[in-house]
Amino acid sequence: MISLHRSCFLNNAGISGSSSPFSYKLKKLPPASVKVTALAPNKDRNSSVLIENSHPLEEIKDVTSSIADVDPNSTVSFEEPEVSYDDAASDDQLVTPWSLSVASGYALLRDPHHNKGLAFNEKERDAHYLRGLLPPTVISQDLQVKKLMHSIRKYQVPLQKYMAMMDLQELNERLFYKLLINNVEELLPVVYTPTVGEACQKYGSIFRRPQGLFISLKEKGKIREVLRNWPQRNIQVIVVTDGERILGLGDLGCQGMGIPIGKLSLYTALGGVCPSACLPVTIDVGTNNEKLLNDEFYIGLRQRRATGQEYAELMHEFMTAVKQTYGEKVLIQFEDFANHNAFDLLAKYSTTHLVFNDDIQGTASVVLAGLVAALKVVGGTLADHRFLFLGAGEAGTGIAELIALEISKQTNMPLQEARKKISLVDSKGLIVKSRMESLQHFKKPWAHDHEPIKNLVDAVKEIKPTVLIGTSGVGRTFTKEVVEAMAALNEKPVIFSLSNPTSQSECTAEEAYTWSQGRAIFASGSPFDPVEYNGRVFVPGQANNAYIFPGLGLGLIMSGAIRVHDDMLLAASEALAARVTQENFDKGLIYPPFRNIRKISAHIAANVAAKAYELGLATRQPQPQDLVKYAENCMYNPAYQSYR
Ligand SMILES: O=C([O-])CC(=O)C(=O)O
Ligand SMILES: [Mg+2]
Repeated sequence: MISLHRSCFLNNAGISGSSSPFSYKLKKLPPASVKVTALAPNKDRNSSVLIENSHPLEEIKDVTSSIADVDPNSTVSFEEPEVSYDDAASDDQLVTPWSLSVASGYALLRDPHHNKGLAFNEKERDAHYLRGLLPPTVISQDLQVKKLMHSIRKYQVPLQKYMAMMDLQELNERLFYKLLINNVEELLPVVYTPTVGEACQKYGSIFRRPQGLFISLKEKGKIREVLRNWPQRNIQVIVVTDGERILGLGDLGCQGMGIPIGKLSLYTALGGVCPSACLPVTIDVGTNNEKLLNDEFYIGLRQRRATGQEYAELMHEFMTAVKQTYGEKVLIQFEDFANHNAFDLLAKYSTTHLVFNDDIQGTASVVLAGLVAALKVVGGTLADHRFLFLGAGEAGTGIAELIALEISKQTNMPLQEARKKISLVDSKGLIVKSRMESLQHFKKPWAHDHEPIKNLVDAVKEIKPTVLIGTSGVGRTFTKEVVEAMAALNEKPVIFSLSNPTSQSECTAEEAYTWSQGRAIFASGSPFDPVEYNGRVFVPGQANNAYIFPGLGLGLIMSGAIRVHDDMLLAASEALAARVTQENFDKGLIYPPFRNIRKISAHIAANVAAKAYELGLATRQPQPQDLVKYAENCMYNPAYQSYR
């Protein structure tokens, strides 16, 4: 028996006389009809009289879709009978008949989607069998937030804060999001970089309850069934990793799961995508991390990574199953794949699926926004600047390409010419024509005519960049000498140190400001505290893709987009740069503060959706008139719902 639990509230779904939560059962009748039984626990727990009827399958589908329409935040559960997947001819047979059930009483307090803890009011406690299961006091959600922030702040160790947040997510989802949204600047570093990096490294030892969907080589040939095991069916966004390049920390195998979970919690908190529509996935094809392979607490497959055809087949089965199960409008965000797979997967699936690689495209979009904003401080147009990168992987080449694209659009310069304004240094030195033969394909466009240069300092001195960007994944590579060379060349050197987490940052904020005598325009991937230098306080920007992907995703979802186009990344970038106010500039900021992120995301979503309509890639018709307002209205609100 496969049982998928999706709880829901049917009170607005056209079924009269009931109050929610209650349980709702559909039993199979021969042939194409089902028996519906509804239990109303607020009357008599054992009665099953509200609805008892035979419905054609079609009608049942209507009932369930109207539930989803009425309450997109609802979680509805289906229970399938013993249907063999092989026997089933069509998808319809696979998903029907269902049983929908909602927890009440003790189980309600343990259902994270509906639990409110002490915030259940007197009437709800009566109606839902909660009397005696809670202490007498009733408190507001705001007071719960206050109390939890108080206790989270007491933890000295960031990982303890992370674990407290994960426990809360599992206990009371709405409270988790309320906490995160109301305290975004304080809690972002807890649920996201840098702490999520440490959490992934120690995932096996801190593992308590599984979150997300694990798809390993053991599930080959059964991925559609695995997707069916997930309790939600109305999935709009999937973040998937294979754990091979988690942040700048390398191969963490199955323990990379912390990343899709973290990213998706930002989809909800920052971009307002409904949590029940988000699915975190880790594809486990093994790991080449010896330490993990020998770690008795490791949670993944204990084998070295599958590659080549075996890898490609598993990924293809996954991509196909996702489209078959959730349709073509589900957004699949690739996250933290190694370079050798990331580019290929994006190229392979971008013409058939709605896919987006956050490390290549999201990072590019956020950095371009920061550069456009920085130009207001340093002057000139993008085409007037020279860019040097340390690191020529996903982020480096992704950012470089988007900058070149924007320069080419702004000046009508051919893309090839625009690329010449950008140079990249990798672990072997400057990328130049004479290295062409041995270069990976994604580096080839950046092989310019130039003498080889072995190290970064010499490259800075020779190329004389105005902008230096670190995407190397290697910490402390912007040495004093490098920063001083940038400061000697430029009145206001732009220095972005993007590798994550903090330990991998190419330099710290303090180093950038100190070594440039306070002249650097600095941003980093992971957050740094403000720095005081010569009596002035400098607030570093956080050039993290978290500014972009939640809003971009919302824009794609709300327009019903079927493909991601580079122009949407430019549109997202433009919207973000436009949210930097004069007041922000006056404080030296080139990114707006994260505390305004939901507003920012709404503007990004609107710009992206507008572009989707313009390009004919949007399927939601008609186009809403005011896209910003529409985006705001679409956003998930974590305030508790009344159950009466
Ligand atoms: O997760 C982050 O903070 C940014 C990112 O995508 C990465 O570093 O891979
Ligand atoms: Mg990433």
